Amino acid sequence: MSEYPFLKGHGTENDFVLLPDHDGTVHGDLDPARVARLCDRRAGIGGDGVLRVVRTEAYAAAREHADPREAEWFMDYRNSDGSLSEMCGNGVRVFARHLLEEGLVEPGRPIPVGTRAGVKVIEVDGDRITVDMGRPRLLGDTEVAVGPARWAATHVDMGNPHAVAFLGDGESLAADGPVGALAEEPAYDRAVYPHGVNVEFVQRRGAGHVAMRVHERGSGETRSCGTGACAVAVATALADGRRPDASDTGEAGDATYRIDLPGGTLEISWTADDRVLMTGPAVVVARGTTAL
Ligand SMILES: N[C@@H](CCC[C@H](N)C(=O)O)C(=O)O
Repeated sequence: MSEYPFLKGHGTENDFVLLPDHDGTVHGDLDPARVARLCDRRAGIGGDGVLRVVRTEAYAAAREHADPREAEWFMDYRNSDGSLSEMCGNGVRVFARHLLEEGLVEPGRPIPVGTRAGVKVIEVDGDRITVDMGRPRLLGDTEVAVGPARWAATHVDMGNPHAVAFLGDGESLAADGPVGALAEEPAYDRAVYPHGVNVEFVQRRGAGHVAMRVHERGSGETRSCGTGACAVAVATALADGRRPDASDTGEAGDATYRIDLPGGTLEISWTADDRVLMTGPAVVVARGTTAL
């Protein structure tokens, strides 16, 4: 293949290669091996995933998930191993930042973006970008393990699957604790997660404040995961008995958490009307061309 344009961006250091392909004529159905080459941190550009920027109208697979009249743009997301995921919370903020910087959407207006988990609406306020991630699905209890260490976990679906495990008192989140270096995928129940799972390890920091590390399906340990942070906020609210009450309206009924990740901080609110709002930064840091 000849040279084609790319950009590089990140949201709380969850980093992505963006591939503009507005009319779907450059990349077609992205080859998983090419995604892996682009994401390779030594021989490629490097990234936790790829965001292909394509018009919803121009991509048949996009039209299965989003109506082109509702969302002009579709985020065609791939993990760094080339696998597909339904949704990427940090990615969709980077995607919106790119659309805005390129003049592909109108400044000051909400930005609807099609994803395999439906249309997400994004609002940009300077450095802070808020995404309405929609309703979480609470799917019960499960278990995860790293070597001999096992934890109960909460199954939360944010469009993509998550298992949220709370560390016990005195258990450290650091690499020298029971979670370890996360160089390998944690063990999980394959009957519960037949398509794999993103696993979050959580430590309490104070009221409304937790820290987490994540092992992402298809990408390994990353420095941040937006959908993971949303799943963590929901699981923490449930554990705290703070499930938002639909009879409350407005912010008073919301459960809001500060989530610290290795790559930065996200603010997550589970609202009284059962939506999850994620707020955090997103930047585009480089652009170029590649023949990879
Ligand atoms: N980093 C992302 C999640 C990317 C997809 C995930 N690895 C999966 O396979 O579901 C985020 O910010 O949400």
